[in-house]
Amino acid sequence: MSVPESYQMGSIVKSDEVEKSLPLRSYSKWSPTDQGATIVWRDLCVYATGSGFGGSVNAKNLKRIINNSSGAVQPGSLMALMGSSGSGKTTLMSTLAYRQPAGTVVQGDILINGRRIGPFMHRISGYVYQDDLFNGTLTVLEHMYFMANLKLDRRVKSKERDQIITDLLERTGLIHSSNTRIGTIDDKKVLSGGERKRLAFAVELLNSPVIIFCDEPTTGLDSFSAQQLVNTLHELAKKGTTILCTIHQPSSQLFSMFNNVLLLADGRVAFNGSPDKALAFFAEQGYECPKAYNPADFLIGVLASTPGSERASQRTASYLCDLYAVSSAAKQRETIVNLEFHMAESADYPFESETDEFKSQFWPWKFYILWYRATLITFRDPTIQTLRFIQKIALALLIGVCFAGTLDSTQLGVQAVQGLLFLMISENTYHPMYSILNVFPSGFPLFLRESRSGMYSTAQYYLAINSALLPAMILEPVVFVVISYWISGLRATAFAFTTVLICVVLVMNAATACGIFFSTAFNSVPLAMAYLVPLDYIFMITSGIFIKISTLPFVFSWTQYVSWMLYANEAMTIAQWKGVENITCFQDRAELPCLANGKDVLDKYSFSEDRVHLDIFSILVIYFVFHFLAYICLLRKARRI
Ligand SMILES: Nc1ncnc2c1ncn2[C@@H]1O[C@H](COP(=O)(O)OP(=O)(O)OP(=O)(O)O)[C@@H](O)[C@H]1O
Repeated sequence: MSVPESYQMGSIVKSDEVEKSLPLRSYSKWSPTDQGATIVWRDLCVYATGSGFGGSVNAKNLKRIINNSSGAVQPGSLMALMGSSGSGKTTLMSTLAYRQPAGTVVQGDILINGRRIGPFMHRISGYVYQDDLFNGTLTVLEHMYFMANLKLDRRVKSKERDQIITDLLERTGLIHSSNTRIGTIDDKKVLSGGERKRLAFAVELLNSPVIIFCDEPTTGLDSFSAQQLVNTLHELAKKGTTILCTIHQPSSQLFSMFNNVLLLADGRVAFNGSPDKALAFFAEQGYECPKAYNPADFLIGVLASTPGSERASQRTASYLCDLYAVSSAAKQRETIVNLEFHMAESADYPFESETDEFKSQFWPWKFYILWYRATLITFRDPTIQTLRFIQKIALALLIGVCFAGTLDSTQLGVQAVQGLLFLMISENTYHPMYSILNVFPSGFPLFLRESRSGMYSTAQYYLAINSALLPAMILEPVVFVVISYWISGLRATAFAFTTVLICVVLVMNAATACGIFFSTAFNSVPLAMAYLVPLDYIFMITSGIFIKISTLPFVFSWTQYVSWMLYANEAMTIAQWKGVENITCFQDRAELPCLANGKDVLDKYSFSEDRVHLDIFSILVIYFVFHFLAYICLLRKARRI
C-alpha cells in the first residue's frame, strides 16, 4: 500500500497533527488502498430486536443500543472507543465494521470513502475479536497457513504467501512459537493469552487491511504485552491505516498513544476528537481532570454510573452528550461527515477498485484447505478417533467370542443370529449418533465467524467436515464387521458377508447423518438429545426384531419407511437365511413352533427375500436426506443476523 507522505511522521502522532496534515482525498475515484479509508456515519441507531436467534422483529421489543450516533474517523487515526461497560462500544464498532451482532437491526448510514458499507468490508478491514477462537490442536504456523490460503487473493504465489506469513510472525513476535500448538485452556504447553491475541492480530493483517477494528485487544494482557500491541497498532496508524479500538482502563502511557477518542454513554456520543480536546471539553463543563490522574480513567469515570446514584450519573452523562452535540468539536466532526456525504451524493463514478478486483481462491481449493484442516484436527484429537477405534475393536472381539459356536442351524441358532445382527446394527447406530452430537456444535462459533467474514461458504465447510469424517466412518464399521463376523461364525458366503458389511457401513453413516442433523437443527446438545432419544427408541422398536412389522399399530406404521435399522435388519437377515434349508426343530419339545427353513425365518419377521437392493438403496436415501436437512439447518444458522 502506498503511504501518503503526511502519515510518515514522528513516533507519536497527535490527533491535531493528523487532522491538520490530512491531504484532501481525491474524490474522483474510490480507492481506500491508495488513499486510506475515511469512515463516517450519520444518525446511526442500532436496535436489539429482542427476538434472539431468528425470531420475528416486533417494534415493541426493540431496545435502542446505539442512539443517533454520528462521527468520523480518518486515515492515520488510532481511535480509542471508550465508555463504561454496556455503553455500546462493541455494538457500534461491529456495526461500523459490517459485522453487527446477531439479533440487532441497523438504521442510518455508514460510508467508507463515500461508499456505503457492504460485504466488501471483509476484504478491506480486519476485525480482532475480544474472544479469540482457534482450533487448539493446530500449531501457529498451520493456523497461519490455513488462514492465508482462505483469505489471500488466489494470484498470490505460494512463495509470496510463505513470505507474508513469516513477515507477520516476525512482526508480531511469534516466529519462535511457529511450531507451538495453539492449545486450549486445559492444555499445558500452549500459547499464552498475549500470544493468542497476537496470533489473532497476525491473521487479520494477512490481507493488509486499510481499516482495523480491535475489540478490547489489551484485555487480559500484562502491561508489557499491551504496550507492545498498541505500539504495533500505532505503527500501522502512522502508515495510514484507520484503526478503531475499544479499550478498557488503558494506562496513561497507553492512552497517550491514541490520537483520537470516541466516548460513548448509553449509546450516545459524549465526545469524538483528540484526547486533549476531550479533557478540555470536560473541563469546560466543570469536570477537570486532576493532575497525576489517569485521563482515560477520569473520562470513563465521569460517564459511568455510580452505584447508589445511578439516575444522577445517567443525567450527568446525558447532559454531557447534549452539550457535546452543540459543541464546536461536534461541529468540526459534522463538517467532515457532511463533506463525505455530500461528495458521496454528488460523485458519479463506479466503485471500481482493487477490492472489487479481488480474486478469491477457487471453490475446490477452499474445500481442500478446509478438508485438510478438519482431517488434521480429527487425527490430532484422540478422543474422537483413537479411543473410538480401540473401543470398536474390543467390542467386536467381545461380541465375536460371545456368539462363537452358537450360530448353528437350530431354533436357538436362529435366535442367536438375529440377536447378533441386531447388536451389530445398534452398536453402529447409537454410539456414532450420540458422539457426533457434540462434534459439530463445538465448531459452530468458529464456523460462523469465518463464514460470515466471507472466507468460505457453508457448502464448502459442510462437505469438508463430512469428508474428513468419512474415512473413519468406513474403516471403523469394516474393522468391526470383519472381526465380529468371522469370530462369531456367521454364514460364510461372499453374498452374506458383503451384504452385512455394506449394511453396517451404511448404518453407521446414516446414524451419523441423523446425529449431525439434530445437532444443527437445535441450539444446544441437551435439546438435540431431548428430541433424539424418543426417536431412536421408535427406530429400535420398529427395527423388526422386537415386533413383526405387519402387526405395527397404524400410528407407527410410517416409521418402517424411515428406519435404517429396519432396512439393515431386513437385508442382513435375508443374507443370512435366504436359501437355507433344514433348520432343526426342538427335539424334545415338539409342541413348540419350528422354523424349518430360511423362508420361515423371513416370514416370521415379515421380510421378503428379494428386497436386499431396495433396503440398501433406502438406507442411502435416508443418509442423503439427513445430510440435506442438516445442511439446510446449518445454512439457516450461518445466515441469521
Ligand atoms: N443482541 C442483543 N440483544 C439484546 N441486547 C443487546 C444485544 N447486543 C447488545 N445488547 C445490549 O446492548 C448494550 C451494549 O452492549 P455492548 O456489548 O455494545 O457494550 P460494551 O460497551 O461493548 O460493553 P463491555 O464493555 O462490557 O463489553 C448492553 O446493555 C447489551 O446487553
